[in-house]
Parts: sequence; C-alpha cells; structure tokens
Amino acid sequence: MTTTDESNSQPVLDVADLQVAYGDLVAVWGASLQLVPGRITALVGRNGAGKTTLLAGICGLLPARSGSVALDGRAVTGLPPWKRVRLGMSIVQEGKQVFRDLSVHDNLRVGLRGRRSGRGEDDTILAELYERFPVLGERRRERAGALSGGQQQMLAIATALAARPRVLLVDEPSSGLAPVITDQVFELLDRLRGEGLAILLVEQLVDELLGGIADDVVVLERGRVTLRDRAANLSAETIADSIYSSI
Ligand SMILES: Nc1ncnc2c1ncn2[C@@H]1O[C@H](COP(=O)(O)OP(=O)(O)OP(=O)(O)O)[C@@H](O)[C@H]1O
Repeated sequence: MTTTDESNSQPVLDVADLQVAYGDLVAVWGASLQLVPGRITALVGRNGAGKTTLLAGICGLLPARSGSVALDGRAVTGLPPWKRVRLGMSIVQEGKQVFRDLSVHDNLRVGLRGRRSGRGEDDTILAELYERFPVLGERRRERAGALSGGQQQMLAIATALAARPRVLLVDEPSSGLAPVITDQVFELLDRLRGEGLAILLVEQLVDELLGGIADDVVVLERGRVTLRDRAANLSAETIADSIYSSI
C-alpha cells in the first residue's frame, strides 16, 4: 500500500484496521483511514470492492468484526448508528434515501431528531436549511417522492445536515444524476468542506475527484486499502492502476 503524509490537522474520525463482514463473508479486511475537518476524502474502487460496506461499518449500520472507529478520540465502535449521529457522524446512503411519502418538511424533521440537544434550535436549523436549499423551502409541503432525482439527493443531504454533523459520509451522490446536477452536489460538498466538515465521499467519477473535489484519495480493492494519498499527488492513471491492480 502507498501512503504519504497526512494533514497536519487532528483527525476527527479515526478508522483503524476495521473488518466488516456479512456472516462468514468478509467484505472489508482491516481498512484504516482518517478524516480531518475541512477536507474531503474520496473512497474509490470498483463495484463490489467494499466501499458501501466500509461506510456501513464506520457509521454502525453493520457491526465491526474487529478494529475500531473513534470520533474526536472517543471510541464509538460498539455504538448503534443513532448514537454516532448524536455524536456528530451522519451518513447519506446511496440512492437518494428519503421518505418518499413524507413531505419535504417532515423529512427534515426526521433529520432533526438525530441531534443531541433539545428542540429549541429546530426552527433555526430548518430556516438555515431552507436558506441553503431554496428549492426545498419552495416545495416543503410536497411529498418528497414528487421531487426530481437531484432534489431528492439534496433533500437526503439536507436531512443528514439537520443533525449538525462534523463528519459526513456520502455514498455515490452522483449516482443516476445528470452531470449538471452532479456539479451542484459537488459545489455543495465544496461549501460544506469550507465550513469545516470532514467528508468521506464514495465516488466513481475519478476525473471530477482530481479536478478539485477530493483532497485525499483512498482506494479500496477487494476489501483492502491499496492506496492512500493526497489527490494532488495522484493521476487518474495511478488510481486506475490501483483500482484494477488485482485483475
Ligand atoms: N447484504 C449483503 N449480504 C451479503 N453480501 C453482501 C451484501 N452487500 C454486499 N455484499 C457483498 O460485499 C462485497 C462488497 O460490497 P459493497 O456493496 O460494499 O461494494 P461497493 O464497493 O460499495 O460496490 P458498488 O460500487 O457496486 O456499490 C461484495 O462482494 C458484495 O457482493
């Protein structure tokens, strides 16, 4: 595996030697990575490499077989997902995961429930989200299922943001979206990075990643990390070589 210097910032998320399995089928064999505030780490690899499984292990949707996950230095490895959300880690799962039969507003209210603090701030957070996502404000009373695919993806991200995370895990947000909408999603992630979020982004669009959205790249191949480096040090060819190294 290739590794280079990490950022000077303290990691907010530290994943160490994490192994995740479905019964006897081990899908992730001891993956390690760190996320720091204000940086986007891209997680790439071909279909079935274990990216979604790794995200599930990090956020607690799947149990760790071994290894650890620490958030701000606190071990969260054995905690259920909702507790990790309360501690500051939110996930946007693949496939525009929204409650299609609930209104836009009620979807966001579900997201608010992930927060640790009381309800006093709910209106402030909702107002901030509608300011950030004006189209969601305009369509707040409509069923989420009536939104376009891009708007549903934005709603899924907004719902994750309602919990005010410091770490955001995002699984292939470009999936099924037109390039112009994908650009909008990446612009949003760029702004969130600027606001200090630590982001782990599963993405197949390697050219887009190297075009500025990724600060760091982690390649997963058959459940193992085969490359970890700053995006600035990498070319699309290097990444492709690593992704397909075992063919
Ligand atoms: N629910 C499941 N039960 C059993 N095996 C699974 C399950 N989900 C995924 N797998 C297997 O785990 C391995 C990793 O799958 P995973 O979905 O994490 O890969 P991925 O890199 O996210 O792929 P993709 O890019 O297609 O989403 C694959 O061999 C897959 O078949």
